[in-house]
Amino acid sequence: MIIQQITLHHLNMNMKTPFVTSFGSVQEKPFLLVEVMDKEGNIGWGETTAFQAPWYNEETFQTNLHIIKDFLIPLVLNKQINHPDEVSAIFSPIRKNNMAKAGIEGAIWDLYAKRNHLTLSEALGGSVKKIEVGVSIGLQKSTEQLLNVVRRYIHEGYKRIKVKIKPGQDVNLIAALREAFPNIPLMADANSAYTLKDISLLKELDQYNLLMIEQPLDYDDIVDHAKLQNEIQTPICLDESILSLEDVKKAVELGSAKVINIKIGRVGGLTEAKKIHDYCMEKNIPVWCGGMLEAGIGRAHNIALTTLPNFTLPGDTSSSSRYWDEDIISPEVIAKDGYITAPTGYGIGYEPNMETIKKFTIDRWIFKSAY
Ligand SMILES: O=C(O)CCC(=O)c1ccccc1C(=O)O
Ligand SMILES: [Mg+2]
Repeated sequence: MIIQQITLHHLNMNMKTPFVTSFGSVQEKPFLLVEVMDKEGNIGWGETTAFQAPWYNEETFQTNLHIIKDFLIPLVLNKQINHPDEVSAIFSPIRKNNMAKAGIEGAIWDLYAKRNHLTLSEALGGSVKKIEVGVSIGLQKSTEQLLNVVRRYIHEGYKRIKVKIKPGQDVNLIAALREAFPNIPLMADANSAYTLKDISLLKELDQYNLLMIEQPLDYDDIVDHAKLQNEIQTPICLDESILSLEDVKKAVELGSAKVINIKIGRVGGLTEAKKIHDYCMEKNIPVWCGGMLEAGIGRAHNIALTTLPNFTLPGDTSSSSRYWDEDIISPEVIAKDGYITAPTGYGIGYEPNMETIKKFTIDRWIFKSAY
Protein backbone atom coordinates (compact mmCIF):
# COMPACT_ATOMS: atom_id res chain seq x y z
CA MET A 1 0.00 0.00 0.00
CA ILE A 2 1.07 3.57 -0.62
CA ILE A 3 -0.10 6.27 1.78
CA GLN A 4 -1.25 9.23 -0.23
CA GLN A 5 -2.80 11.47 2.40
CA ILE A 6 -2.80 11.88 6.17
CA THR A 7 -5.30 14.04 8.04
CA LEU A 8 -4.72 15.00 11.68
CA HIS A 9 -7.85 15.93 13.61
CA HIS A 10 -7.24 17.77 16.89
CA LEU A 11 -10.12 16.96 19.21
CA ASN A 12 -10.84 18.07 22.73
CA MET A 13 -13.26 15.98 24.77
CA ASN A 14 -14.55 16.61 28.26
CA MET A 15 -14.72 13.69 30.65
CA LYS A 16 -17.94 13.19 32.61
CA THR A 17 -15.95 13.40 35.84
CA PRO A 18 -12.26 14.14 36.46
CA PHE A 19 -10.01 11.07 36.63
CA VAL A 20 -7.71 11.47 39.65
CA THR A 21 -4.44 9.60 40.19
CA SER A 22 -1.37 10.00 42.41
CA PHE A 23 0.19 12.23 39.70
CA GLY A 24 -2.74 14.54 38.99
CA SER A 25 -6.21 14.91 37.58
CA VAL A 26 -7.47 14.67 33.99
CA GLN A 27 -10.74 16.35 32.99
CA GLU A 28 -10.20 17.67 29.46
CA LYS A 29 -8.65 15.33 26.99
CA PRO A 30 -6.99 16.77 23.89
CA PHE A 31 -5.88 14.14 21.38
CA LEU A 32 -5.24 13.57 17.70
CA LEU A 33 -7.15 11.32 15.40
CA VAL A 34 -4.86 10.15 12.62
CA GLU A 35 -6.65 9.36 9.36
CA VAL A 36 -4.49 7.71 6.71
CA MET A 37 -5.63 7.19 3.11
CA ASP A 38 -4.03 5.00 0.47
CA LYS A 39 -3.91 5.64 -3.29
CA GLU A 40 -7.15 3.68 -3.75
CA GLY A 41 -9.01 5.82 -1.19
CA ASN A 42 -9.15 3.24 1.63
CA ILE A 43 -8.97 4.83 5.07
CA GLY A 44 -7.47 3.79 8.42
CA TRP A 45 -7.82 5.45 11.83
CA GLY A 46 -5.52 5.87 14.84
CA GLU A 47 -5.71 7.86 18.12
CA THR A 48 -2.89 9.37 20.19
CA THR A 49 -2.91 8.82 23.95
CA ALA A 50 -0.68 11.49 25.54
CA PHE A 51 -2.38 13.88 27.94
CA GLN A 52 -2.25 17.69 28.11
CA ALA A 53 0.62 17.56 30.63
CA PRO A 54 3.62 15.17 30.93
CA TRP A 55 2.46 13.55 34.16
CA TYR A 56 2.18 9.93 33.15
CA ASN A 57 5.18 9.95 30.83
CA GLU A 58 7.19 12.67 29.08
CA GLU A 59 4.87 12.97 26.08
CA THR A 60 2.08 15.55 25.76
CA PHE A 61 -0.59 16.33 23.22
CA GLN A 62 1.68 19.06 21.80
CA THR A 63 4.77 16.82 21.51
CA ASN A 64 2.63 14.19 19.76
CA LEU A 65 1.49 16.83 17.25
CA HIS A 66 5.02 18.16 16.70
CA ILE A 67 6.64 14.75 16.24
CA ILE A 68 3.89 13.45 13.98
CA LYS A 69 3.76 16.57 11.76
CA ASP A 70 7.46 17.30 11.50
CA PHE A 71 9.07 13.85 11.65
CA LEU A 72 6.77 10.87 11.27
CA ILE A 73 4.47 11.94 8.43
CA PRO A 74 7.43 12.74 6.12
CA LEU A 75 8.73 9.21 6.79
CA VAL A 76 5.56 7.40 5.65
CA LEU A 77 3.92 9.66 3.08
CA ASN A 78 4.14 8.15 -0.41
CA LYS A 79 6.19 5.17 0.89
CA GLN A 80 5.43 1.64 -0.24
CA ILE A 81 4.48 -0.29 2.91
CA ASN A 82 3.65 -3.96 2.48
CA HIS A 83 2.85 -4.74 6.11
CA PRO A 84 2.35 -2.54 9.22
CA ASP A 85 5.19 -4.42 10.94
CA GLU A 86 7.51 -2.37 8.68
CA VAL A 87 6.44 0.91 10.27
CA SER A 88 8.50 0.56 13.46
CA ALA A 89 11.66 0.13 11.35
CA ILE A 90 10.72 3.20 9.29
CA PHE A 91 10.31 5.17 12.55
CA SER A 92 13.52 3.85 14.11
CA PRO A 93 15.57 7.03 13.38
CA ILE A 94 13.24 8.85 15.79
CA ARG A 95 13.98 8.15 19.45
CA LYS A 96 11.10 7.30 21.81
CA ASN A 97 7.98 9.47 21.33
CA ASN A 98 6.14 6.16 21.43
CA MET A 99 2.63 7.60 21.69
CA ALA A 100 3.19 9.74 18.60
CA LYS A 101 4.46 6.69 16.69
CA ALA A 102 1.59 4.50 17.85
CA GLY A 103 -0.99 7.02 16.61
CA ILE A 104 0.17 6.67 13.00
CA GLU A 105 1.11 2.99 13.21
CA GLY A 106 -2.37 2.16 14.54
CA ALA A 107 -4.00 3.96 11.60
CA ILE A 108 -1.80 1.97 9.19
CA TRP A 109 -2.80 -1.30 10.89
CA ASP A 110 -6.48 -0.40 10.49
CA LEU A 111 -5.91 0.50 6.82
CA TYR A 112 -4.00 -2.75 6.21
CA ALA A 113 -6.76 -4.85 7.80
CA LYS A 114 -9.46 -3.07 5.77
CA ARG A 115 -7.54 -3.49 2.48
CA ASN A 116 -7.22 -7.20 3.20
CA HIS A 117 -10.82 -7.67 4.33
CA LEU A 118 -9.78 -8.70 7.83
CA THR A 119 -10.86 -7.55 11.26
CA LEU A 120 -8.00 -5.84 13.09
CA SER A 121 -8.16 -8.75 15.52
CA GLU A 122 -7.60 -11.25 12.68
CA ALA A 123 -4.82 -9.13 11.18
CA LEU A 124 -3.04 -9.26 14.56
CA GLY A 125 -3.57 -13.01 14.91
CA GLY A 126 -6.27 -12.81 17.59
CA SER A 127 -9.25 -15.12 17.82
CA VAL A 128 -11.09 -14.42 21.09
CA LYS A 129 -14.68 -13.29 20.34
CA LYS A 130 -15.60 -11.82 23.74
CA ILE A 131 -12.99 -10.13 25.87
CA GLU A 132 -13.20 -9.86 29.66
CA VAL A 133 -12.90 -6.33 30.96
CA GLY A 134 -12.38 -4.56 34.26
CA VAL A 135 -12.60 -0.98 35.35
CA SER A 136 -10.03 1.50 36.66
CA ILE A 137 -11.28 3.85 39.36
CA GLY A 138 -9.56 7.13 40.20
CA LEU A 139 -9.05 8.54 43.69
CA GLN A 140 -12.37 9.65 45.23
CA LYS A 141 -13.28 12.37 47.75
CA SER A 142 -13.97 9.86 50.51
CA THR A 143 -13.73 6.15 51.25
CA GLU A 144 -17.51 6.02 51.35
CA GLN A 145 -17.72 7.43 47.86
CA LEU A 146 -15.13 4.92 46.64
CA LEU A 147 -17.19 2.06 48.09
CA ASN A 148 -20.26 3.35 46.28
CA VAL A 149 -18.46 3.65 42.95
CA VAL A 150 -17.01 0.15 43.32
CA ARG A 151 -20.42 -1.25 44.23
CA ARG A 152 -21.89 0.25 41.06
CA TYR A 153 -19.24 -1.27 38.79
CA ILE A 154 -19.49 -4.69 40.41
CA HIS A 155 -23.21 -4.47 39.84
CA GLU A 156 -22.54 -3.68 36.15
CA GLY A 157 -20.55 -6.91 35.99
CA TYR A 158 -16.99 -5.69 35.50
CA LYS A 159 -14.58 -8.59 35.99
CA ARG A 160 -11.90 -6.77 37.93
CA ILE A 161 -11.75 -3.63 40.02
CA LYS A 162 -8.61 -1.50 39.93
CA VAL A 163 -8.31 1.40 42.33
CA LYS A 164 -5.72 4.14 42.46
CA ILE A 165 -3.68 4.52 45.63
CA LYS A 166 -1.19 7.09 46.90
CA PRO A 167 0.53 7.75 50.24
CA GLY A 168 -2.18 8.40 52.82
CA GLN A 169 -4.84 6.71 50.72
CA ASP A 170 -3.58 3.15 50.47
CA VAL A 171 -3.83 0.48 53.19
CA ASN A 172 -6.89 2.19 54.67
CA LEU A 173 -8.68 2.17 51.30
CA ILE A 174 -7.80 -1.42 50.49
CA ALA A 175 -8.82 -2.59 53.98
CA ALA A 176 -12.20 -0.89 53.64
CA LEU A 177 -12.73 -2.37 50.17
CA ARG A 178 -11.84 -5.86 51.32
CA GLU A 179 -14.13 -5.60 54.27
CA ALA A 180 -17.03 -4.56 52.05
CA PHE A 181 -16.19 -6.90 49.14
CA PRO A 182 -14.23 -9.91 50.49
CA ASN A 183 -14.08 -11.84 47.22
CA ILE A 184 -13.91 -9.43 44.28
CA PRO A 185 -10.87 -9.50 41.96
CA LEU A 186 -9.17 -6.36 43.25
CA MET A 187 -5.92 -4.59 42.43
CA ALA A 188 -4.21 -1.27 43.19
CA ASP A 189 -2.33 1.11 40.89
CA ALA A 190 0.14 3.51 42.55
CA ASN A 191 1.43 5.29 39.44
CA SER A 192 4.94 5.47 40.93
CA ALA A 193 3.93 7.10 44.21
CA TYR A 194 6.26 5.06 46.47
CA THR A 195 9.94 4.32 47.03
CA LEU A 196 11.79 1.42 48.66
CA LYS A 197 11.50 3.34 51.95
CA ASP A 198 7.82 2.35 51.91
CA ILE A 199 8.53 -1.40 51.92
CA SER A 200 6.83 -2.10 55.25
CA LEU A 201 3.69 -0.25 54.16
CA LEU A 202 3.62 -2.13 50.85
CA LYS A 203 4.10 -5.40 52.77
CA GLU A 204 0.93 -4.64 54.71
CA LEU A 205 -1.01 -4.92 51.47
CA ASP A 206 -0.08 -8.61 51.25
CA GLN A 207 -2.89 -9.53 53.65
CA TYR A 208 -5.63 -8.31 51.28
CA ASN A 209 -5.26 -10.85 48.49
CA LEU A 210 -4.78 -8.33 45.70
CA LEU A 211 -4.46 -9.66 42.15
CA MET A 212 -1.43 -7.41 41.80
CA ILE A 213 -0.02 -3.99 42.59
CA GLU A 214 0.68 -1.85 39.55
CA GLN A 215 3.78 0.37 39.23
CA PRO A 216 4.42 1.07 42.93
CA LEU A 217 7.91 2.57 42.35
CA ASP A 218 9.55 5.05 39.97
CA TYR A 219 8.20 5.45 36.43
CA ASP A 220 11.48 4.36 34.84
CA ASP A 221 12.64 1.81 37.40
CA ILE A 222 13.08 -1.93 37.11
CA VAL A 223 15.87 -2.51 39.65
CA ASP A 224 14.06 -1.40 42.82
CA HIS A 225 10.91 -3.19 41.67
CA ALA A 226 12.91 -6.44 41.65
CA LYS A 227 14.06 -5.75 45.22
CA LEU A 228 10.49 -5.01 46.25
CA GLN A 229 9.08 -8.11 44.53
CA ASN A 230 11.53 -10.17 46.60
CA GLU A 231 10.02 -8.76 49.78
CA ILE A 232 6.30 -8.85 49.05
CA GLN A 233 3.82 -11.60 48.13
CA THR A 234 1.51 -9.46 46.00
CA PRO A 235 2.54 -9.80 42.33
CA ILE A 236 3.98 -6.60 40.87
CA CYS A 237 2.66 -5.44 37.50
CA LEU A 238 4.73 -2.93 35.51
CA ASP A 239 3.06 -0.16 33.52
CA GLU A 240 5.13 3.07 33.16
CA SER A 241 8.51 1.29 33.20
CA ILE A 242 7.83 -0.82 30.11
CA LEU A 243 8.44 0.95 26.78
CA SER A 244 9.54 -1.99 24.63
CA LEU A 245 10.08 -5.73 24.39
CA GLU A 246 13.68 -5.14 25.49
CA ASP A 247 12.41 -3.56 28.72
CA VAL A 248 10.17 -6.57 29.34
CA LYS A 249 13.04 -9.01 28.81
CA LYS A 250 15.19 -7.13 31.35
CA ALA A 251 12.36 -6.86 33.87
CA VAL A 252 11.61 -10.58 33.58
CA GLU A 253 15.28 -11.47 33.90
CA LEU A 254 15.60 -9.31 37.03
CA GLY A 255 12.33 -10.51 38.56
CA SER A 256 10.85 -7.00 38.64
CA ALA A 257 7.30 -8.07 37.71
CA LYS A 258 5.03 -11.10 37.47
CA VAL A 259 2.45 -9.38 35.26
CA ILE A 260 2.80 -6.88 32.40
CA ASN A 261 0.35 -4.12 31.52
CA ILE A 262 0.51 -3.52 27.75
CA LYS A 263 -0.52 -0.08 26.51
CA ILE A 264 -0.27 0.33 22.75
CA GLY A 265 0.77 3.99 22.96
CA ARG A 266 3.39 3.51 25.68
CA VAL A 267 5.21 0.77 23.72
CA GLY A 268 5.07 2.57 20.35
CA GLY A 269 2.35 0.63 18.57
CA LEU A 270 0.58 -2.65 17.91
CA THR A 271 3.60 -4.42 16.42
CA GLU A 272 5.65 -3.93 19.61
CA ALA A 273 2.59 -4.72 21.75
CA LYS A 274 2.20 -8.02 19.94
CA LYS A 275 5.90 -8.84 20.35
CA ILE A 276 5.60 -8.25 24.10
CA HIS A 277 2.48 -10.40 24.18
CA ASP A 278 4.24 -13.25 22.37
CA TYR A 279 7.32 -13.12 24.59
CA CYS A 280 5.26 -13.07 27.80
CA MET A 281 3.18 -15.99 26.56
CA GLU A 282 6.34 -18.00 26.04
CA LYS A 283 7.52 -17.09 29.55
CA ASN A 284 4.15 -17.80 31.20
CA ILE A 285 3.67 -14.19 32.23
CA PRO A 286 0.06 -13.02 31.98
CA VAL A 287 -0.62 -9.68 30.31
CA TRP A 288 -3.57 -7.30 30.17
CA CYS A 289 -4.39 -4.24 28.14
CA GLY A 290 -4.05 -0.94 29.99
CA GLY A 291 -6.18 2.11 29.25
CA MET A 292 -5.36 5.78 28.69
CA LEU A 293 -8.85 7.23 28.97
CA GLU A 294 -9.28 6.66 25.25
CA ALA A 295 -12.10 7.81 23.02
CA GLY A 296 -13.65 5.31 20.60
CA ILE A 297 -10.84 4.81 18.09
CA GLY A 298 -8.32 4.06 20.84
CA ARG A 299 -10.80 1.77 22.57
CA ALA A 300 -11.33 -0.15 19.32
CA HIS A 301 -7.57 -0.73 18.99
CA ASN A 302 -7.39 -1.94 22.60
CA ILE A 303 -10.24 -4.38 22.00
CA ALA A 304 -8.58 -5.87 18.90
CA LEU A 305 -5.27 -6.32 20.75
CA THR A 306 -7.00 -7.97 23.71
CA THR A 307 -8.28 -10.80 21.47
CA LEU A 308 -4.74 -12.29 21.49
CA PRO A 309 -4.55 -15.45 23.63
CA ASN A 310 -2.23 -14.35 26.46
CA PHE A 311 -4.49 -11.45 27.50
CA THR A 312 -5.72 -13.69 30.30
CA LEU A 313 -6.42 -10.92 32.82
CA PRO A 314 -9.25 -8.39 32.39
CA GLY A 315 -7.97 -5.03 31.12
CA ASP A 316 -8.94 -1.38 31.64
CA THR A 317 -11.14 -0.96 28.53
CA SER A 318 -14.62 -0.15 29.84
CA SER A 319 -17.78 1.10 28.12
CA SER A 320 -17.53 4.39 26.18
CA SER A 321 -20.25 5.77 28.44
CA ARG A 322 -18.03 5.47 31.49
CA TYR A 323 -16.04 8.53 30.43
CA TRP A 324 -17.97 10.16 27.58
CA ASP A 325 -21.47 11.51 27.15
CA GLU A 326 -21.05 10.86 23.46
CA ASP A 327 -18.28 8.81 21.86
CA ILE A 328 -16.87 9.36 18.35
CA ILE A 329 -17.64 5.90 16.97
CA SER A 330 -20.80 4.01 16.05
CA PRO A 331 -21.80 1.88 17.76
CA GLU A 332 -20.22 2.96 21.03
CA VAL A 333 -18.22 0.40 23.01
CA ILE A 334 -20.48 -1.46 25.39
CA ALA A 335 -19.31 -3.78 28.16
CA LYS A 336 -22.10 -6.14 29.16
CA ASP A 337 -21.71 -8.32 32.25
CA GLY A 338 -17.98 -7.62 32.06
CA TYR A 339 -17.54 -8.65 28.44
CA ILE A 340 -17.03 -6.68 25.23
CA THR A 341 -17.91 -8.55 22.06
CA ALA A 342 -15.20 -7.98 19.45
CA PRO A 343 -16.70 -6.28 16.39
CA THR A 344 -16.93 -8.22 13.12
CA GLY A 345 -16.51 -5.37 10.60
CA TYR A 346 -13.18 -5.00 8.78
CA GLY A 347 -10.35 -3.10 10.46
CA ILE A 348 -11.19 -1.61 13.86
CA GLY A 349 -14.80 -2.64 13.21
CA TYR A 350 -16.43 0.56 14.49
CA GLU A 351 -17.45 3.44 12.23
CA PRO A 352 -15.98 6.87 13.05
CA ASN A 353 -18.93 9.21 13.51
CA MET A 354 -17.89 12.22 11.41
CA GLU A 355 -20.55 14.52 12.83
CA THR A 356 -19.46 13.89 16.40
CA ILE A 357 -15.80 14.16 15.39
CA LYS A 358 -16.51 17.54 13.81
CA LYS A 359 -18.27 18.68 16.96
CA PHE A 360 -15.16 18.04 19.09
CA THR A 361 -12.61 19.20 16.49
CA ILE A 362 -10.54 22.28 17.24
CA ASP A 363 -8.11 22.14 14.33
CA ARG A 364 -7.23 19.95 11.37
CA TRP A 365 -4.19 19.51 9.12
CA ILE A 366 -4.05 17.68 5.79
CA PHE A 367 -0.81 16.30 4.38
CA LYS A 368 -0.86 15.15 0.76
CA SER A 369 1.70 13.34 -1.27
CA ALA A 370 2.99 15.54 -4.11
CA TYR A 371 2.85 12.58 -6.51
O1 LIG B 1 -9.78 3.47 32.13
C1 LIG B 1 -8.67 3.67 31.68
O2 LIG B 1 -8.48 4.09 30.52
C2 LIG B 1 -7.46 3.42 32.56
C3 LIG B 1 -7.16 4.55 33.43
C4 LIG B 1 -5.85 4.45 34.16
O3 LIG B 1 -5.73 3.65 35.05
C5 LIG B 1 -4.87 5.45 33.84
C6 LIG B 1 -5.37 6.65 33.38
C7 LIG B 1 -4.53 7.70 33.09
C8 LIG B 1 -3.18 7.54 33.24
C9 LIG B 1 -2.66 6.34 33.70
C10 LIG B 1 -3.49 5.28 33.98
C11 LIG B 1 -2.82 4.01 34.41
O4 LIG B 1 -3.18 2.90 34.07
O5 LIG B 1 -1.82 4.11 35.11
MG1 LIG C 1 -1.13 2.19 35.54
